[in-house]
Amino acid sequence: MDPSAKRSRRGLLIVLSSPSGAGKTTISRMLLGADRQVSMSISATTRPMRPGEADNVDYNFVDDARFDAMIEAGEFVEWATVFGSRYGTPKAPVKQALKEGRDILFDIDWQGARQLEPDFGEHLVTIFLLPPSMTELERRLRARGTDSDTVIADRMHRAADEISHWAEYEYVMVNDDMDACLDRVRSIVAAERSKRTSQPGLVGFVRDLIGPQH
Ligand SMILES: Nc1ncnc2c1ncn2[C@@H]1O[C@H](COP(=O)(O)OP(=O)(O)OP(=O)(O)O)[C@@H](O)[C@H]1O
Ligand SMILES: Nc1nc2c(ncn2[C@@H]2O[C@H](COP(=O)(O)O)[C@@H](O)[C@H]2O)c(=O)[nH]1
Repeated sequence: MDPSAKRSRRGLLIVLSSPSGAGKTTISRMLLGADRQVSMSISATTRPMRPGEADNVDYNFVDDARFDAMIEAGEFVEWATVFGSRYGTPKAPVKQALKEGRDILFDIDWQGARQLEPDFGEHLVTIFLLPPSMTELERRLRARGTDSDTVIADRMHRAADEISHWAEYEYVMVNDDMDACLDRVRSIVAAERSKRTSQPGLVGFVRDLIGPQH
């Protein structure tokens, strides 16, 4: 048997959701820095670019006409309207990653997580981050310094509704400490990779190990 075959595995689609400002982007960046096996899904969005963001790095920033065309062409595995703008996950990188047995991280909302379930359920790992308190959530949105008072008020207004979907997720944690939160996310990813169902290559390896008669 090719020794690398035992390492071949099923790629994970790791979904991180939370109310706006609870820390998804922060934890995602930390995970990407710590785990080279994970790459980020870059969504398309019609929302305006924030200061400090870059096109095709944070998002693929598109106008409404282009977003419509992408829907029409079937380019998304899921899309949703969030805070009045549209966001969608491109299909091609997801298909490619799964073909190659690589993991992808998604910073998407509960609507997106729901849409991925029917087609990709066996690959999905869903994680919801809760803020320590609503006061702290608002403090983080303000401290980020990227959104106007109106945008922050709108996001706070919708936070309770976002949080109400927490029980649709497999894993839930309070992001009160970034490092502790990252550790927990990494533990989840490690455990998911160790699942027998995530390692189809082990079937042949074990057959070689103990013989086909067992
Ligand atoms: N555990 C934490 N303790 C203190 N501050 C935090 C923590 N996690 C994240 N932050 C800070 O909170 C702010 C919001 O975090 P971040 O942008 O990651 O949130 P988000 O969930 O991705 O929001 P959005 O959905 O709007 O993109 C940032 O300034 C970040 O540095
Ligand atoms: N269903 C999807 N939700 C997405 C996607 N990309 C981002 N998001 C979610 O939108 C809000 C707002 O994000 P922000 O960057 O404007 O603060 C947040 O909850 C993201 O998780 C997507 O492709 N699909």
